[in-house]
Amino acid sequence: MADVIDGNAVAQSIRDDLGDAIDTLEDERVTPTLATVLMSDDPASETYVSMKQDDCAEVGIEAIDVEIDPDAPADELFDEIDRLNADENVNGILVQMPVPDHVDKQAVLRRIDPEKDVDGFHPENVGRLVAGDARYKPCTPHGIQLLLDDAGVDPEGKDAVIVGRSDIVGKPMANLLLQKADGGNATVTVCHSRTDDLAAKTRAADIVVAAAGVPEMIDGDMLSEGVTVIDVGINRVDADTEKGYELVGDVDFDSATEKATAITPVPGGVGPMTRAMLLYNTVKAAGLQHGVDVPLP
Ligand SMILES: Nc1nc2c(c(=O)[nH]1)N[C@@H](CN(C=O)c1ccc(C(=O)N[C@@H](CCC(=O)O)C(=O)O)cc1)CN2
Repeated sequence: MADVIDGNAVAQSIRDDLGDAIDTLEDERVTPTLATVLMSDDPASETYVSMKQDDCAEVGIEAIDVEIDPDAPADELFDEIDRLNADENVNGILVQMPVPDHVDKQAVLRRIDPEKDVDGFHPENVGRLVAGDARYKPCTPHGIQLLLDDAGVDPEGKDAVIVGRSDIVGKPMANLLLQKADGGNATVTVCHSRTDDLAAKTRAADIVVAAAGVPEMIDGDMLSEGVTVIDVGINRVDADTEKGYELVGDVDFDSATEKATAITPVPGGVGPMTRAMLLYNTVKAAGLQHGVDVPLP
């Protein structure tokens, strides 16, 4: 039976540990400030943004909540980004993804000042990550590195298989696990919808990161004994509950726990870490922009 990695607990310890860094900034009269921009009426996106706002309040980060009608012209979003870029009080800007289809996502990412891009999605920050000189590690993969560390799993020399090649998770995760640095040095395979015989790849893995967005697509038959399973999927499936749905991951938890040594649950695994690392990047951004050497956890 697998150990269940408690993402809520690790995320809480990161929020607690950010206190010293935030105090150091406050001593210099800097209140770290994050602007979240939501251009969507997707209920999941609304939930994530509201949780991010609550997290900011908990640790003492000022949160600015910008909402744009999803039917508004793209220029409304670009104008808002320009305004936030120019606002010296704003240290971090996060545009919640996905944006509506009529908005060019790449243009949005390029528009954000790379020094305020606390998602780490601007091409300049992606380039720095690939070069091994990350300014802001993207939140989900960074959080996964810390979960692996907390579980005592060192990727060095291990075979890591990532299922999903998204810009938010799959691609940056592959880079971080590959890098010649702590939390890296793995041999990495990135699988996707065109991969032949996915099960053969996942069975050969010591670490599986499931980030395909397909409910319970990876089950115990696709895993080897002793594997570490990181489930990034957060899928709302219809269920007879108060909310009318339940959250399930990309991994079939019950059968996977029979094989894994350690596994993240959904909810309460990777999701809280995504939010915690956003706070981390915002505090880091405030320090960099004000020349304050902050003691990051
Ligand atoms: N600009 C960005 N957009 C998106 C990102 C991102 O990193 N930056 N990632 C994903 C989703 N995401 C962040 O916004 C996210 C997903 C899940 C959670 C979370 O805390 N999940 C909870 C359950 C929440 C619930 O009840 O629904 C959990 O897993 O325990 C936070 C953030 C897409 N967009």
